[in-house]
Amino acid sequence: LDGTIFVEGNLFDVDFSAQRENILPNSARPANSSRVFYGIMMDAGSTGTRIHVYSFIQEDPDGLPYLHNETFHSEEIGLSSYVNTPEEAGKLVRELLKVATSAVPRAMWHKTPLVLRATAGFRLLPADKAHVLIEEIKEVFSQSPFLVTSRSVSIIDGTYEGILAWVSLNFLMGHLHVDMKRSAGVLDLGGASTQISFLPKCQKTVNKAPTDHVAKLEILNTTYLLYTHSYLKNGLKVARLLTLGALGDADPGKKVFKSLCLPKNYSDNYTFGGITYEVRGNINGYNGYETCYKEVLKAIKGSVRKPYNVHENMFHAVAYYYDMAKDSGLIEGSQDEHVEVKRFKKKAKEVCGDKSKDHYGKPFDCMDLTYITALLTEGFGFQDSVGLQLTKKVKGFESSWALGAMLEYLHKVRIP
Ligand SMILES: Nc1ncnc2c1ncn2[C@@H]1O[C@H](COP(=O)(O)OP(=O)(O)O)[C@@H](O)[C@H]1O
Ligand SMILES: [Ca+2]
Repeated sequence: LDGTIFVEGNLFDVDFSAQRENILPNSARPANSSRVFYGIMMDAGSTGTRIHVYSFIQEDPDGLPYLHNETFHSEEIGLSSYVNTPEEAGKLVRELLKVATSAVPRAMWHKTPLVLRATAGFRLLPADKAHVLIEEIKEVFSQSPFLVTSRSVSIIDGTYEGILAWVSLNFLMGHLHVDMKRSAGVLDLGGASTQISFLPKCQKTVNKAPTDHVAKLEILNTTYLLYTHSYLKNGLKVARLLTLGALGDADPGKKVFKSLCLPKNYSDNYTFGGITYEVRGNINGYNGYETCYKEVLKAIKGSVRKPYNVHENMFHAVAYYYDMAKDSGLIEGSQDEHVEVKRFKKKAKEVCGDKSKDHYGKPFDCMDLTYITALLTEGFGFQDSVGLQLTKKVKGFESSWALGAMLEYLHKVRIP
């Protein structure tokens, strides 16, 4: 048991050959390995940048470690919005690293891996601009006192992100340690992309899925086939642009984009990914749920696929599913509230039909709630009566792909 946290290989093995690389030379291995170790994962999301500092305990050298503690901090700006000012991105990363230097004991700094994974905000950037930002982050990382390798900073693909979210949730619920049959699926709605991941109850769900919607995952020497897919541009904030017909416009600065999902007299600028769009309500149209629903379908029809028999599986809905449900009063925000799909629809109808909402400073609520309703029903094929668990934290820990990403990274690191 030479200091690896996952002994005998393949205890936790995500089958993505592109991500494989041995990162640490054997010389970095410790003389005696400690049972408590730390890991730092930064989540460069499209609308926010977050740092998770984890401490794990390895009780059973043949099993998965236990998550002992998490220090979490979040800033509400995506690094990808610094597309034209990379030094600002560097500054934010440096700032967030202070959270890690105070959360990890100094003596452990040099053996604590520091990792950043970027998601859909970066995937949507032109490759050369994304590269400049990544290089800037690598530079800041190299000046930190933590353990940095050639694999420390990267953009992850959506499939990977979906699998890792599934791993995180089920790790936290204890299903990976014990009983995979009780595993839960994950619906993650980000700003720029959305993921669906679950271990299908029904073999036909796998058989009928396109091959790129099925991924192999090996945990404790058993291989599982996960149904997983990420839809780039179907995150809540980019779906707004699709609904407005604004995404990819060659000259967005010269146009006004209108929607029936917005209050009639609404007029403002909307900024996403470093681009500003002029956006208005449609003064001449009927704005209400039905017309809005037709508009949001532009973002869904022909792009989102219905898994076969999706309703047989239990799902936790995280990120914007949770935030929107909470902000609109659909849930109170206590843990693990069960909400039927039809309640999203009811809330969308209520908000879209409430003309006084024009003045409440949440002009996108009608569009967002209608989009979520359409994504769940028309997109993924959930029936109105299906219940989803709206989840932010599990046992006090953030339910984010970041934890799964840390576990996956640690698999290849020999813990000093
Ligand atoms: N640690 C976290 N735990 C739970 N939800 C999170 C966490 N970090 C971000 N979110 C949620 O993710 C959504 C934003 O998605 P974001 O990550 O910025 O975009 P994308 O995933 O498309 O890159 C918001 O609803 C935000 O509250
Ligand atoms: Ca995210």
